[in-house]
Amino acid sequence: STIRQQSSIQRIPGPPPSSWLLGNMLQLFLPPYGYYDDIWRKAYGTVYRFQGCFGRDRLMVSDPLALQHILNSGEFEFAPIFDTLFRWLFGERNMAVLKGKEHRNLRTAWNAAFTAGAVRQYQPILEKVAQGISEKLDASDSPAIDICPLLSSATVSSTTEVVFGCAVDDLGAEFVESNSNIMASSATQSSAQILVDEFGGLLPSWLFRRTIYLPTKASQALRTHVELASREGWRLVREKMDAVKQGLDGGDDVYSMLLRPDAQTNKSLRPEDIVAQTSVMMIGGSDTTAYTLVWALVELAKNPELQDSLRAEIHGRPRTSRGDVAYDSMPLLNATIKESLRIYPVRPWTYRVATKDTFIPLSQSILSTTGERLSQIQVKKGQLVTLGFASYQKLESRWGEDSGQFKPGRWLESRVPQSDAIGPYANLLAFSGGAHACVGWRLAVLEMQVILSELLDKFTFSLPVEESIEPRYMTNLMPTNADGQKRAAFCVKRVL
Ligand code: HEM
Repeated sequence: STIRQQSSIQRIPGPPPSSWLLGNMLQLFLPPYGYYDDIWRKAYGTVYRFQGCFGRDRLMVSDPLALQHILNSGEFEFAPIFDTLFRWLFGERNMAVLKGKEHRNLRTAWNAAFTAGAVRQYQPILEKVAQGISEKLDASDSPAIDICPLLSSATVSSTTEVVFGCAVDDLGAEFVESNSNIMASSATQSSAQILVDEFGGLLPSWLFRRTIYLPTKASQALRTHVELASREGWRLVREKMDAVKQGLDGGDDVYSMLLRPDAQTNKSLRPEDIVAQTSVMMIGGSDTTAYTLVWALVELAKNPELQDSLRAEIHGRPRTSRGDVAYDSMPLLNATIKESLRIYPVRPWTYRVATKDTFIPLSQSILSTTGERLSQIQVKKGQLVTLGFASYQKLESRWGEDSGQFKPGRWLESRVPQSDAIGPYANLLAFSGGAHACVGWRLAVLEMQVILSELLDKFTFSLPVEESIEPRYMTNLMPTNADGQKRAAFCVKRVL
């Protein structure tokens, strides 16, 4: 009975820790990206135990049923590390940290602004932003162009135009600069930071959150950023509320739609609830979308035949009855985007914590270290669980023996899971799943469709011989050069 009372975590096989202080954390999270996660998944299966700092047991989960349960059952919430980081980056009342009814109300309103129909209206705006990237590429005569800054500024523009209804230049320069500084400084990963995160997670959450008031430069920058986001957010919202009062047409952007007096969904939504999303909107959708695009371009540059086939599909330009480009009717384009999200999920891992003693069901039973078959895992309240989105997206049992390779063809040949709906898009978990799944996924997909079509229509992409582009886990999956610096250099030529 002692054994039964024990959490079954201790009896789950996994790698030995490399040190007491840091457990397996450095192996998992420092370069090369995904190396140990792949090895351990193959050795120990879709659930394995590994050690966090200070000898704390953690679970890595890539079993589809287990992931579905953790994301949807309501028995798990964001682990303190991310909960606190998100409060610092985006403010106390952003949707990623709200819970229960408050979160549901906000998401209902927001989801209504991101339906397939609503997002389709933004196509012309996004096409204009995409043409801006081409103009910059045309203006450059460098033999190797770093595409990262061009894509990041395009995705920031897309967000401000679509969500706030204004150009980036219409936002306060201070806020825009603070935004890019914050994005750069939150994208790190080092042994010191892993220790600080873990140590913070051991503090009571109210105390951990208050460490932002420590007199360090970094916490000062975060506090200023949240203040600037609130100031800009209020300015935008007030302008739109004034327009409504004067009977003017407020515009089609997300904020205007949410503030429209006849909006079906905004009954319980207050202006301050909208303002509080300004930082998460700016940051949530920019590097994520930009990096996924970089990875698609990297793979297309490595495979010129694939690039040519996709270009031919793009030059065929299917149109809707209204004359718009019908991106959803371009099979290879969509397969390429899905494959990029599958192999390079910008958020390869996320963390949850059990809010009560419970069980996690498994789609395939595992053998415990004491020789029992486990079809579910008993966890105690407070157990930290790492959701291995990257690992799930590489499961041989789901995606085939060649699951580690970038092959868009698998989507066209229907060699992918068809039925069970895990995650909002294509049974992938790159956008997470459940109540806190990415609110902007449809916008992200359209942005990627539009930008890839624009760029491949006009340019060919190849990799310079003297440079490489490697994925590096920096909280996001960042493209880096051999020195570990953010950079994705391509030789770009006009299509003749
Ligand atoms: C390829 C692009 C994108 C990827 C891969 C991505 C990925 C994700 C993931 C994995 C989460 C869940 C976070 C977690 O569980 O740790 C998330 C949440 C979120 N994303 Fe995205 N995202 C993308 C684009 C966007 C865009 C374009 C927007 C905004 C317009 C956006 C806004 C958000 C917001 C606000 C949340 C929090 C939702 C909530 O907690 O209710 N994302 N995203």
